[in-house]
Amino acid sequence: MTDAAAPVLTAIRGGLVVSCQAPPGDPLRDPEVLARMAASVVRAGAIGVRVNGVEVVRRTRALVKTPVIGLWKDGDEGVYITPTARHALDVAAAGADIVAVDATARPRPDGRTLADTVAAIHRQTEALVLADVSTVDEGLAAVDAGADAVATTLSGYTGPGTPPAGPDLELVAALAGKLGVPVIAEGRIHTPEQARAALDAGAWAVVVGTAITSPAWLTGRYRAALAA
Ligand SMILES: CC(=O)N[C@H](C=O)[C@@H](O)[C@H](O)[C@H](O)COP(=O)(O)O
Repeated sequence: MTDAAAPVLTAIRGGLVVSCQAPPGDPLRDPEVLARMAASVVRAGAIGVRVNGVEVVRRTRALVKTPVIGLWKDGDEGVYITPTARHALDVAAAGADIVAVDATARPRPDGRTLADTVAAIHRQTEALVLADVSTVDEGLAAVDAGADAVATTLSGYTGPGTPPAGPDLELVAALAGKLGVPVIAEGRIHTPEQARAALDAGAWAVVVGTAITSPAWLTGRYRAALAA
């Protein structure tokens, strides 16, 4: 990736973006709590944040000046990460600098193409589009469709099986070697060493979620160690 990048992408280059999300049922799933979590990680040096939901984006925008990657998870199977342009427009209107959208090859719920969806976002907002993909081919197609950056977010989540334990750094490296847009490493990065390895594999920036912002996940790890 050598082309001049948009300022918001330049701002996150080489840095840590923290995904501040909580699953349904988690007591932390509250817009103000998640926005404050975002402010906390920014205070600690996160170069950007990734947050889910229009109200969370709005409250996070009010608290942080760093780039906000926004998304809207609607449902929990198939294409659920910002599945349509309508979702994306609301996320952008709430203050996201970058809108993350599912860019897998799976059918979209509104029947529109990814290119159509990206074009609508670009036409109607100033937000950039981050394509969440699971394969190299999807990354290539996302760039063809007009995406401004590509993330490995959905690797391991599109098939029937359980995702592997660690991040897909092979996909990071393969995409970084082929695409002319920034490639963001995201998904199951659980240690600082894995984050470093992702940058070394060619990532433009690294997104870490669960390992930083899920006390439930961390508690489970400690409990498992004590029970062993
Ligand atoms: C697959 C999917 O829906 N990923 C979501 C995307 O926003 C989030 O649930 C993840 O937490 C995020 O990608 C960060 O990844 P990790 O939490 O593994 O560091």
